[in-house]
Amino acid sequence: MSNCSKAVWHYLPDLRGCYVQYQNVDLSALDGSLQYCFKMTSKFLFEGIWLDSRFTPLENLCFARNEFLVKDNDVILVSYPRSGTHWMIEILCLIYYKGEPSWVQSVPNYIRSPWIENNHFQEYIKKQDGSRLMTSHLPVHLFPKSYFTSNAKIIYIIRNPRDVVTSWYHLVKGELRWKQPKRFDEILDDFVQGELAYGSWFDHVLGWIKRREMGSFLLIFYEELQKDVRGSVEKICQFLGKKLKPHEIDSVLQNSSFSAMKENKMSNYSTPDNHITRVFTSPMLRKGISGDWKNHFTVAQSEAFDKLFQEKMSGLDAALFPWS
Ligand SMILES: Nc1ncnc2c1ncn2[C@@H]1O[C@H](COP(=O)(O)OS(=O)(=O)O)[C@@H](OP(=O)(O)O)[C@H]1O
Repeated sequence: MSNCSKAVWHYLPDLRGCYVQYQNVDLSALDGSLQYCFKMTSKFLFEGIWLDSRFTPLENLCFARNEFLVKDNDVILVSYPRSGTHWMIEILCLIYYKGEPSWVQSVPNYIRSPWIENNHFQEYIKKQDGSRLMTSHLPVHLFPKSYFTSNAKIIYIIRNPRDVVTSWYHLVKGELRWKQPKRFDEILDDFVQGELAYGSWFDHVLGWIKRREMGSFLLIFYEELQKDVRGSVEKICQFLGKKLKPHEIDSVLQNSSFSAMKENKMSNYSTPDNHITRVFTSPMLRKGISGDWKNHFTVAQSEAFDKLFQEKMSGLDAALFPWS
């Protein structure tokens, strides 16, 4: 039985209709204030999507969605979590600096390309001018409304969902607050049910992928980056209208490699004030490979997942996905 068996639900009118699920916490330790519980438990449901208030407080989400003004020359990197977002942030920041590594070596990644829905976004985005760079894990229906009337560019990165859930499992395994971390099968179950933060992978991808017909949208796969990182960087440069010389591209590749990022304090969340290591002990950069899911899925899980994938993604050409 899951160690998250104790679940209580509350309707919070003062928090604009959110539900809180008390999960895996000692309820007797709470003072009874719903607001306090909300902060402690962190998981909340907003328009059908589970979010984590430690990273995405409701006020920030509401600001991002209703008030933040996306500009025509903004570049927004969007992904479902654990899909290679930080790798792409590094590549984009290096492209902006023509391969010169001073920015990626002096400013933390979450400030270089701040998360739209997260804490401190308003503070961090003020530091940028010109073609602003920002990141988001939001599904399309929760995205800033102003984006839909802008010409901002979106780069949407997709990774094999089997590797996404594997990566997620390893991340939450090191979550500090759990007395006992969830097993892989429990995380896989949450993933399939769309109960991890940012909701269902399938809905996220299906929602965003439709926008590739609208222009100003680049779809890129983690597996494509793995297979041909130079070709991918050239494609991104073309999309952004940036012209880099071959040696500048060499430097982009060198400074965004897994080993370079793992050693860079500004990219591996080892700066003292970062919000991640207060929550997780697991490394943000773990293995950086494709196919590690094969070491985690049982044959039965793999077959069930294949079936689910085919059902959910039946409207899309299977050849679109580089792992199929
Ligand atoms: N440079 C580079 N090369 C290859 N792979 C890389 C790189 N940087 C990050 N990663 C891997 O990306 C995974 C984390 O994905 P995200 O950055 O999207 O995670 S997050 O949800 O935004 O925290 C996570 O995958 P796993 O290693 O499979 O866990 C990271 O290791």
